Amino acid sequence: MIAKVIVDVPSRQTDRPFDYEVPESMSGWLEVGSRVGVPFGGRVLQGFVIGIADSASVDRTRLKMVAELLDPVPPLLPDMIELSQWMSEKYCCSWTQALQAMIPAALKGKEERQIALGDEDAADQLPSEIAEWIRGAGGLVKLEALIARYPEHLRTVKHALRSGALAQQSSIKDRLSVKKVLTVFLPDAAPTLEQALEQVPARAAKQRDALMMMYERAEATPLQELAQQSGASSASIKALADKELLVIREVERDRDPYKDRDFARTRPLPLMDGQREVFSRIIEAMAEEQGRTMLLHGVTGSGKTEVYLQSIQYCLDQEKQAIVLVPEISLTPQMVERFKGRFGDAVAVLHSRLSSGERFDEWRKIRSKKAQVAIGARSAIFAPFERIGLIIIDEEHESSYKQEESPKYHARDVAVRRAKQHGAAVVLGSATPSLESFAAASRSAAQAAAGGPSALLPMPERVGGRPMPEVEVVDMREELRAGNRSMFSRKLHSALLERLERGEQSVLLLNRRGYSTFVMCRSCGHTATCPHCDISLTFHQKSRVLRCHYCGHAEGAPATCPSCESEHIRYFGTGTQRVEEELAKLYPGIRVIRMDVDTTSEKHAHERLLKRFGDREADVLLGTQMVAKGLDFPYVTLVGVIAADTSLHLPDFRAAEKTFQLLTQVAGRAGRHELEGEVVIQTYTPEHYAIETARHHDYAAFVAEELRHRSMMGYPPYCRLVLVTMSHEQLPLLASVGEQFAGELRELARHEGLLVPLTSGMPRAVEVLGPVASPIARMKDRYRFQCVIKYRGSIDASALVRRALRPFTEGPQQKGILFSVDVDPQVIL
Ligand SMILES: Nc1ncnc2c1ncn2[C@@H]1O[C@H](COP(=O)(O)OP(=O)(O)OP(=O)(O)O)[C@@H](O)[C@H]1O
Ligand SMILES: [Zn+2]
Ligand SMILES: [Zn+2]
Repeated sequence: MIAKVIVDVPSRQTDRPFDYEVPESMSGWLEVGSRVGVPFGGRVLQGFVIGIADSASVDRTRLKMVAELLDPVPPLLPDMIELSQWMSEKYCCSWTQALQAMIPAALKGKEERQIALGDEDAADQLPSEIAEWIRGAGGLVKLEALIARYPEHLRTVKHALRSGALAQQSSIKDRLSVKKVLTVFLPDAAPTLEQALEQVPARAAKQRDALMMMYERAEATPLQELAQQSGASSASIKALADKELLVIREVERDRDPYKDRDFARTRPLPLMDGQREVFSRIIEAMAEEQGRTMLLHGVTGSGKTEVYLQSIQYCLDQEKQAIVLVPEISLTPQMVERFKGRFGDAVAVLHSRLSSGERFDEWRKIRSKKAQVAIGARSAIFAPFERIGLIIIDEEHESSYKQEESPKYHARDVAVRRAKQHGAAVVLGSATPSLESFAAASRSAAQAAAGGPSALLPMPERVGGRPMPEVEVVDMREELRAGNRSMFSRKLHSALLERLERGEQSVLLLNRRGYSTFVMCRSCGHTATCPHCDISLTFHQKSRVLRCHYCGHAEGAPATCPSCESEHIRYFGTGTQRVEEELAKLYPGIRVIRMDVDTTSEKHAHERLLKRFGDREADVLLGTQMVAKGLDFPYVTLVGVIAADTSLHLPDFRAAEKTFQLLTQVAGRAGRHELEGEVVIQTYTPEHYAIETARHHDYAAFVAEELRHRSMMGYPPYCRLVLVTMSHEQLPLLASVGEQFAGELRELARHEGLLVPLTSGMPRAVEVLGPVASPIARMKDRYRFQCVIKYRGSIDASALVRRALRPFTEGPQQKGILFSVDVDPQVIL
């Protein structure tokens, strides 16, 4: 039996399957999707079996053997292997990278080298103390340990390794293993308590207590827990085990991050008309098993979650599994509670805030079929289910579904692909769908008019016919003219006061996108920039350190300007802190919960803060983007946006779209229950269409206007983009290779008759822009250039880019230039 293995080496030349012979002993266990250790270039590396064959493609006698089979159950399923190949093609990444993205970090095994005694003949070259020490350590020791212990024998050891007197053995070691806990049991044929107590001296009171406690419980108890509760030390419990009155064994234990939480069980609510309509369409799509994708466009508070829950129930009733993706940021306890409350232990939660051990255990629940619903951020799309019936992507417009490092995949596109493999239905849910999804769904709506199924599922009303909140836009320039220099307009000020008087709650959003935390000298205008990257350093208030977000460079915050020595140097802190101070000044005694990167860095901090707010321990929840999404608190009747425009003027073609989405989402937090809500948006550009349309909750009007701009400028959804960034320390070399690469691309496109302007009206067209310096022109001491490929129509742009790249990444023209390809980029930096 031959295994085709993708070996974990991130180089393009080795990015293909290699053949290995499978030893007899493994043949019954090894499957497509198995993780193995294989010899490769003198080492043992981790790899994945992507195929099994009877005959090898090369001379069989030269094949090496699979060295280790790493898991009894393969971590990946055959359909995922296929998916990973598709990903590597579509996103121009290596196959290894795609495979690595699919498994939990705990399974990213590392090579571990150990030293053993080698040839007997050569053994006499070795000082006998070393040989003895190795035997005493069970035959295997780490090289570092050996050298540390016998530094004087360094040369001998080196020599012995060459001559074979010492042998290296490599194996793959997982970064993390299953958690094992020492657990106490009663022995199988336990005597009665009285008989047992007779064997324990009366003065060993603690031992007696522990024993009595075990008899009372009559169930396995972790050693630590028993020690704590009985007051006996672990040593005295072990003494009981020595007398065979108790048994201590290691037991596998799941780290369940939610074990201390009770989730009140909820029942399905009777659906409202709008919900029922949408629900039945989702069920139809599931029953069809065609892998259909639908866009659920439901305004904030329209009850999308209840539709998800009931659709999942249907999916489970069909004995299929469901994946729910939510943005990391809204993976709040509230969200988790809604799913755990309905489906209990059938839910596995994959959350980046969990420790990698906890994540691993949640993942194992999925793989071992203990869980049927996986809820998590982006990477949960790779939940190893065997029969997926439904994939839900909540807040589908969120940019966090795109991974910004390689593989630069978009979870939405992976979901669509995975659903096709399983015949599952995909539901993309949002109050503010991305323009791409909306355009795609509208096209299908046009087909529906011709009799086909529509992919657009609208829920235009809030549950129970509740009104959308009243939105008021305040022009901050007017405020300034009227002599108000505070960051709160008069309107927001009085609205806040009212809430305080009535004992209701408010949410305040500081739009942090584009709100910089930089350092500037007010005398000479000097700003602190990174010495390795063309970017301002960010000021961290807590540690008073300036840090570069791209390369990690850090320096202490200077007290005087390094350029002109003036003392008028100003630190623009996180912004939320300033708002918090201002609130305390204006409203003495106000209770504020601040939620931003600083206050949520600790584990579960996010969760604790929201719980306190939900328990009405604060009047105001103040924060960045984090407060805009998914929250559902009945006493929130005011939402204030401190500065709506900060995100509007970024060099990003999605700036207007993101601003509109943010305003609409945050406005949606107000008045979701009995109490009516009010929203105040402060801005310097009230006339901008993103603000004007958000004010009227008018998604359609926003889309119409935004589509006009995109079409004029030639941006998605009118075309698609691929961004290729290249970098090198030497500018002239980079510039010339950049030109060659762009030339190669154009040549390839021209050859296929595709190199025509997008404005030409041809159904298939490719334009290559650049190379030009990237917006961040230098990073980690490397200069950066970029090419943007715009294309329209059914064109395999990734294949085009891969072909154009080949001579630069494999051939003699390589020259150390690093290329990075971003397919469907979210930002062009
Ligand atoms: N059929 C129903 N009957 C009664 N109440 C409902 C029903 N469906 C949903 N609700 C309630 O309406 C409120 C809003 O629903 P939900 O949070 O699901 O909205 P949503 O569309 O997900 O909103 P958002 O996009 O703002 O997160 C919730 O408190 C929910 O419990
Ligand atoms: Zn200065
Ligand atoms: Zn830097």
